[in-house]
Amino acid sequence: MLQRLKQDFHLAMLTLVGLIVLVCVTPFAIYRYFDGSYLIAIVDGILVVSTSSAVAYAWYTKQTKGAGFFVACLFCAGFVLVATGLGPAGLFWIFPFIVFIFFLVPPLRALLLLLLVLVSMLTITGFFPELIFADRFQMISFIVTSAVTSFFSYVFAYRTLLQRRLLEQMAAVDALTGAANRRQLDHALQFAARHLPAKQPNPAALLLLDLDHFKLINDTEGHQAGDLILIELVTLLEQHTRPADQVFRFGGEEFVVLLEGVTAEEARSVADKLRQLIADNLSSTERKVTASVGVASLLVDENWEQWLSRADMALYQAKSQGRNCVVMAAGSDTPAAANEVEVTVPYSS
Ligand SMILES: Nc1nc2c(ncn2[C@@H]2O[C@H](COP(=O)(O)OP(=O)(O)OP(=O)(O)O)[C@@H](O)[C@H]2O)c(=O)[nH]1
Repeated sequence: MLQRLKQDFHLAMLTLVGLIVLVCVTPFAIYRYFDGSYLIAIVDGILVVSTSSAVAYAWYTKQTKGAGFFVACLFCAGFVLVATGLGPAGLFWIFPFIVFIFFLVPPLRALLLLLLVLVSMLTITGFFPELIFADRFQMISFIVTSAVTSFFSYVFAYRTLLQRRLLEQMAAVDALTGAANRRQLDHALQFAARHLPAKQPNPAALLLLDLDHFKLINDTEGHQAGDLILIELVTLLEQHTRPADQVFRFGGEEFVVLLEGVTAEEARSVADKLRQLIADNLSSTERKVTASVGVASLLVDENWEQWLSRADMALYQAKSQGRNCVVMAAGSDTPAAANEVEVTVPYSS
């Protein structure tokens, strides 16, 4: 549970707002009921029950955005009703309400909802001049203070959104090559191993690709030359795979290409196409660059670590067999039967 709250910002915010509403609004609902303000008590009660239901819905379905928007709209309607029922005494609720809204929906949407609230209140005031505001001065003070609070909340929420997006990108992408990073790879392999076998007979294959004698380029031509090769390699891999295929930097000069819905034979053919493309197109100023590839199709009942480890063993064999070749991991030809026959397909350089 804590793990989900840590990973899902929207769910954490929605839960927080739900808890605050439960703890802060419930006593008011009870007080209003005994005070005889039945309309306000009902509005408060609806707010508590609906917010709690929306939080439960978000936990159950993982649809946090829809639930957040629902709660935000509910708050808007609730606030207008509270202000109408309580008059000037209810106006102070606008300030926590403004902050809540920015926690629940994206900044621009929150600003538009707040504008809608303000327009609704002014329209009601047009018809019933003393229902919400005591006098014109109070109305102007309310408009100015709530507009200033909304504006600064918007700026803060927008800045936070940009920073969160940047952090998410930094946590997911390799800074040098722009490929998805090791963290993303672990998630993608876990997901594939857990969910794809139930969906299709040939769930997925991974190609573990390692540049040959890469250290030589670094040592003789410098680290920058090596960096350029890595960047070009990722471009090449991304250009020559399907949009649905994913390219990850595993670490150093090792990369993974994850192919969904392919047979072992198709995976082997993609691996050899990529190996050939690298040999034909990638070079530093002094030497041609080649790569060795280990290929493993996901087997039934195999976890992602075992899958990756088979690809790693196949890559190790490709290196031992002279490099610039593709080796199929044990069992990869029979993903449904998990048979342990090893098939190796070396290519000469
Ligand atoms: N330029 C550059 N080099 C890197 C980066 N990450 C790892 N390396 C280098 O990659 C090299 C890997 O060397 P080795 O593990 O010996 O592998 P290799 O020379 O490719 O030899 P084989 O894999 O056995 O063919 C090391 O020199 C690392 O410094 C990087 O981001 N940029």
